[in-house]
Amino acid sequence: MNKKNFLERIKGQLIVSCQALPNEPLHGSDYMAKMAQAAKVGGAACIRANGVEDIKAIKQVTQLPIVGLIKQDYKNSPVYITPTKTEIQLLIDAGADVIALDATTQDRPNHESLEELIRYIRINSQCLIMGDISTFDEGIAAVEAGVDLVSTTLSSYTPYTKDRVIPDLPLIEELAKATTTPIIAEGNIKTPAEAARAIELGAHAVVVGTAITRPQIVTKQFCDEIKKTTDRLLQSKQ
Ligand SMILES: CC(=O)N[C@H](C=O)[C@@H](O)[C@H](O)[C@H](O)COP(=O)(O)O
Repeated sequence: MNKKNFLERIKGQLIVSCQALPNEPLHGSDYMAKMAQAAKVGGAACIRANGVEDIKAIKQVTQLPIVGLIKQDYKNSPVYITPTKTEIQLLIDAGADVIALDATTQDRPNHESLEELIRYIRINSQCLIMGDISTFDEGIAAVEAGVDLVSTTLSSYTPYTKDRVIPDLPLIEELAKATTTPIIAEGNIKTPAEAARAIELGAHAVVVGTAITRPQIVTKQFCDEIKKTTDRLLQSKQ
């Protein structure tokens, strides 16, 4: 996809992440395509999706641009978001418009470096590249390595960012001030107000997943909050 057109299309907009792994109740490309359709009706400008089947199904029903990734675990490697050329080639063949890949500085034992993966995408496709990072330095390094967009996806997930605030609005703000490469606010954004705040702090667009497309987690948040109150009420009566 043409970079200028894509960036204009998503500027100040919501990208909905529609993902359900095999252990989740809504796993399956039919469910994810329906989720994406609902997201489109609600105004989403783009969909982030995991895996060839989901990407193809979502593209067909929504015709929205797709940020594609493949979550793949490799032995002894902490990198699982599009870790190697194998997943990249599958995403190119599936028709992803943007390829999201881990751009952290974590070890990649026996895998290609980030620079090699970027070169491979440039040579073999027109896909744009979204670098998923967890720290400010990783964001700047990803820009220098040549990604088209930087996303804060992995803040609070890498071992060295476990204590970051969530959502990581300070990271979004710092990166947006430091670079002209578009910063995508992603990870643990739970409310419309947080999404709007991310835009105010300089994010080019916002990705929301769980709060929209993982109903089992949203349900649990309601249940937990209600339980806290019922427990408190019960105690005050004793
Ligand atoms: C850390 C990781 O593996 N994140 C994944 C990346 O694609 C997805 O599981 C998230 O749902 C996505 O980043 C959106 O974030 P949230 O669901 O918090 O709105």
